[in-house]
Amino acid sequence: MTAGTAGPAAGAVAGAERIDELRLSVDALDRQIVALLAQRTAVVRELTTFKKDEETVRSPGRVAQVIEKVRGLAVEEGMPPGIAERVYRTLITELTDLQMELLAERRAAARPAGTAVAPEGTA
Ligand SMILES: O=C(O)C(=O)C[C@]1(C(=O)O)C=C[C@H](O)C=C1
Repeated sequence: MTAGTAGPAAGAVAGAERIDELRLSVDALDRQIVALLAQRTAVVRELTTFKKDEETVRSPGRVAQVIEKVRGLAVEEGMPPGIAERVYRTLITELTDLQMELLAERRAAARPAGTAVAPEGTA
């Protein structure tokens, strides 16, 4: 085959080029997604400053609402809703852990000096 003639090898090159192009699109989208996740995390951090107990941090009713909402949005946007649900469940679990840490830090800072809480099982 003469150089430049389209054949199976040319198809493989075109395929590899397209993969590179599409990976650039994925990279650009990841930049936007992480920027949005950082914004969302900042909002949740602020929200946490108004929470006073573990029950409000966990808010199972709100979690159910968010999951239903993102499943619906996924369907509207043409992606499998189960993927959106699992991504959000992971995100919310991580943000709940973060909120529990922030709550514990705030409580520790509010306690008078020398009144540290005894570790579980030692009281
Ligand atoms: O809505 C809240 O209260 C949040 O803390 C935000 C958020 C979420 O990431 O959507 C996180 C943890 C749960 O408490 C519920 C929802």
